[in-house]
Amino acid sequence: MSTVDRNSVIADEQLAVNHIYDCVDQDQKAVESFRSSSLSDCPDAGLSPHPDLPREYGRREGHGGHHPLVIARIDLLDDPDDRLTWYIGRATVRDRQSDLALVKWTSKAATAWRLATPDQPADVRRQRQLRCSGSQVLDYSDTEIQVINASGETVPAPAAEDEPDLFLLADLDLARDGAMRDIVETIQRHQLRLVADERKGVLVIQGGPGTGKTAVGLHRVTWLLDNQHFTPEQVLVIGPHKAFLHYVRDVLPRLGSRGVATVDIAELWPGDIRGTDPVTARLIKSDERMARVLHNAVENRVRGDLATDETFNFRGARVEIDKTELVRLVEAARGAKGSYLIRRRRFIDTTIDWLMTQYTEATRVKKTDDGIRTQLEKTSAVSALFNRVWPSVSAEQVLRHLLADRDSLAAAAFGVLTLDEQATLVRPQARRVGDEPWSPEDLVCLEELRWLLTGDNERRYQHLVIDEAQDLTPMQARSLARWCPSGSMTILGDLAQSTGIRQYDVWERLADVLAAAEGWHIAELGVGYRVPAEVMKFAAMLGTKVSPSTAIPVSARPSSPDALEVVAISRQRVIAETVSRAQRLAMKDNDQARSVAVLTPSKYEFLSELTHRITAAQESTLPGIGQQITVMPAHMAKGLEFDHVVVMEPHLFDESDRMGLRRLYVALTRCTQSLTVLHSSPLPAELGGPNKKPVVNAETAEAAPSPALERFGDGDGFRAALKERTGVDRKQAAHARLKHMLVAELYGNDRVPQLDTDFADIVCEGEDGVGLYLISTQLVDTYTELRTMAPRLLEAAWADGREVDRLFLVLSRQPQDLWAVDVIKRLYDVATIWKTETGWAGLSVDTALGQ
Ligand SMILES: Nc1ncnc2c1ncn2[C@@H]1O[C@H](COP(=O)(O)OP(=O)(O)OP(=O)(O)O)[C@@H](O)[C@H]1O
Repeated sequence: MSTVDRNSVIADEQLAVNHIYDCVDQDQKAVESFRSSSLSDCPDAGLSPHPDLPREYGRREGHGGHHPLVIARIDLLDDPDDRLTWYIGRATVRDRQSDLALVKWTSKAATAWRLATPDQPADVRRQRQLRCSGSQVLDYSDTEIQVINASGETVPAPAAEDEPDLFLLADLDLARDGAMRDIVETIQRHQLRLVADERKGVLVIQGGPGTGKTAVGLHRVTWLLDNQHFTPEQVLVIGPHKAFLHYVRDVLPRLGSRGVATVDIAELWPGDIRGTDPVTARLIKSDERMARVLHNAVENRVRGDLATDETFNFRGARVEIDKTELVRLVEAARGAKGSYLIRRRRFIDTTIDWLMTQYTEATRVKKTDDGIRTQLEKTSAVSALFNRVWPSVSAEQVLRHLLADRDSLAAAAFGVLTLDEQATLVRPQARRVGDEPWSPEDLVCLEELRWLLTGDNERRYQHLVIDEAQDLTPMQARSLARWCPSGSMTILGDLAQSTGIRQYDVWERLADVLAAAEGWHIAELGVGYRVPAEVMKFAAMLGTKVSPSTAIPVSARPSSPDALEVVAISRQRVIAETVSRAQRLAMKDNDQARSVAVLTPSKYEFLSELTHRITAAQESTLPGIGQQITVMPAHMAKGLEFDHVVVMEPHLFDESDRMGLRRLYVALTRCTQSLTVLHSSPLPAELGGPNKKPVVNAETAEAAPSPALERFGDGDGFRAALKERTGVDRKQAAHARLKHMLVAELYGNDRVPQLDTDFADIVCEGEDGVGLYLISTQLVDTYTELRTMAPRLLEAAWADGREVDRLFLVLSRQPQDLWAVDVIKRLYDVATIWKTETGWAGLSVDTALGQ
């Protein structure tokens, strides 16, 4: 299209956008005139014509800056309302006739239109993305969905060239000022699909660094609220730390969603943290087995063995209850439903009933009232009996006693914890309950105990959004599941960035605990919008090492040679060099206020010196630079992003444990523009340092030839060779990753797959028979390659020996010769499935996933 044509399209769009702003202005004026004509104390509530529209979006240029209200235009082929052109934006706007001038992006119609593709066109002819600065239309970009061919038929538009989305790239390149922005204008189809996912239960969104998990989670909140799934008070958003909440605090209000609580995970469990536990104790206290120990500890407080024959003098009468009867009442209450204190009440009530019968028989009093019952219960000997046999206790008392008393712990942990684990938990008792040095793990145990004792949940929500959820412990997950009995949750995380005390290789351990009756399902985001390609490549091997089952994102950003600098430096010069480089980066793009962060190892001994020197340098040489240089330990940067990042001393990130390496991975993946790595000792092997053990290059290793399979003395020899070949394939990290993703799907669909049998990667039995799966991460693109792979499944089925009903070849991406998939099915009865950006596709994919 010529420039003239483009300009005239822009001019037409400008008229349409002007009309929408006119409608907003009219509404605004109407409200203002109503206000001025009403009593001065007239409440404002409900008066705003666009309560979901933050002021900055509804204003015209000159007043409201560059925030656009209108973001897209959709042309339909057919519409029941007889209107073929619609505009989508950040709010619902109506004209004088009350017709829709602008459809909010969260409406079901707008979502369906934006999700339309030539394959699933939903009546959409063309999607036009508008690029506006406030109310001024700057540019547009069209995606044809359906076209009319020469014979006048409507047909899917031919696949567009895979061109980069220029609006998206421009957006990604904007400076980061320390606050997250919304992505309404440039949200990608695969992200919007998850935002608008209406399946019930837990939605787990796994994605590598910068794939937009947080953005998707927050937009999903607005989408769910706008579509009346929940009210703001029913939703809780949980983040990893305060800096993160600060970072995302503007997003929901800007999206028009107010009143949703956001909370730092550390503050979820009430109580003062006065102590910390050694790692070994933390691991046990946060493990799900601890729930059983606590349950036993509570139940063990009931002491039927302390029951004896009892005689009381009450109002001049002698009432008795013998031991056998007392034990019977204890056991009846023990076996009843309800929490400890509810059953205690039942025990007391049934015992009082028994004693009252004695009393009425002894005194011949016919009528007894509640007053007499209460009097009897409060009689000191009677209440002493109750407190001895079924004491009233608090959560704090139970935990304090459990952790200090070896015998009680041994009784509660019998068959659950080993003797060593029990010994790890024991600690001296503080003088008073109020002085106990509760650790963060203790606070979660206390909440579990409160629930066991009272049966009450402190909080109740209809939907939870949990960011950085990979760091949850199983005990925390239990607690959250209780707070959200509907089991409706959005779980955002990346297993490779897990830096919590508990590390998971697959999501099911956590998801199973969080989910309720509706279960859970998992989706993956595979495109990275933050980290430049060079930096992602540099961090990739480390990411694969710390979490073989997760995929490294493909960067949406174009390559830039300046994006990565790795500098070896003497130890004495590290701090001075860091300060000077951070300063240079802060001044680099002096037209834009770029953010800079210096990320250090967690226990960096020079942290305060470094912070001090950077502050001093900023004050003396950067007075005009608005953007501060942030210095922080890497784990505090979780979920955050900065334009330029300097990572110091990777070798100090404790290579010996996976947590140190995961923290390093988090640190390396925070930048949008450039990463500088300064090191005074050799880098870890995963970052190109000297190999401490041989590093397997995933790509080359995957292409390694399989052992020859030509000549075998007998079937057993053939089986042995097949087994060896299957074992060799499994050594690839990419292989494990693909397998875990598929296994997560199967678990999510209530299947219990058998992994790594001698000849297959997965064997899964369901009502529809037995499926055998072989995974290949080699390049299987052509018909010939598919034909080479398919017989392997037949061999595996033969060697396995059991009745197999279905054979699945699992690939990491769609084969190029797509047509051949069908031929392979006919020839070998092998169905080929493959991983896509957002899920799985292929022949009989539903059956393969156990759906
Ligand atoms: N469709 C999009 N358009 C524009 N920017 C996007 C888009 N998707 C993500 N981004 C941007 O990419 C950056 C990373 O997004 P986000 O923080 O949500 O990723 P994440 O997956 O939560 O990352 P991490 O796991 O590292 O915390 C943010 O600046 C976000 O605004």
